Amino acid sequence: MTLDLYKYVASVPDFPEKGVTFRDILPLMANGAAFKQATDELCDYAKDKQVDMVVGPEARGFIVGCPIARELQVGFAPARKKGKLPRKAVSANYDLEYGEATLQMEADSIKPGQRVLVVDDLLATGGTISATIKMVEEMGGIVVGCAFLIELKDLHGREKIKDYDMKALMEF
Ligand SMILES: O=P(O)(O)OC[C@H]1O[C@H](OP(=O)(O)OP(=O)(O)O)[C@H](O)[C@@H]1O
Ligand SMILES: Nc1ncnc2[nH]cnc12
Repeated sequence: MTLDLYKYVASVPDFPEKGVTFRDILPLMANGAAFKQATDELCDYAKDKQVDMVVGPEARGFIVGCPIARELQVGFAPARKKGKLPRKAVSANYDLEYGEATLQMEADSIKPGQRVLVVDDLLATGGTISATIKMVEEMGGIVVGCAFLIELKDLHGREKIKDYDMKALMEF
């Protein structure tokens, strides 16, 4: 049976003072069948891309990226919020829908020439995914696709990654 994934994504107007509608994957993750279906659908998208590594940004990108890496039987490299990685790291600054931040990856977490699938729960302004892509490419990785559960169309994040193949399961 195919589930309607939209019905699991609650719309909570969490930051009305900033005009932001918060789209949360928690209700989807809380349902085992829906979470499996969502990650399976993103694996289907990736399965012919000869992916070597999955990369996801902290924190919700870990939740979505790890089951995909496991299913594809490849490794997962995290893009962490600044200050968490003791070893040599690459960094990228970015603007968020509500703030700014820095992401870091271990400098040898992607090997030159590796084919990388970048995964996150949600594409909003595209700042997070662009910063993640920048680090992957700095290490010599080849971004073969970007996979999301949710795309917030009004924020035009897609334009920031127009040079890359992408898939979002749900649009709002
Ligand atoms: O396209 P953007 O405008 O960059 O926004 C999307 C990002 O924002 C959220 O993460 P957040 O920074 O809130 O961190 P979290 O995953 O730790 O909650 C979300 O999980 C995406 O990573
Ligand atoms: N509108 C939004 N809802 C959920 N997560 C987000 N991250 C950035 N913008 C967001």
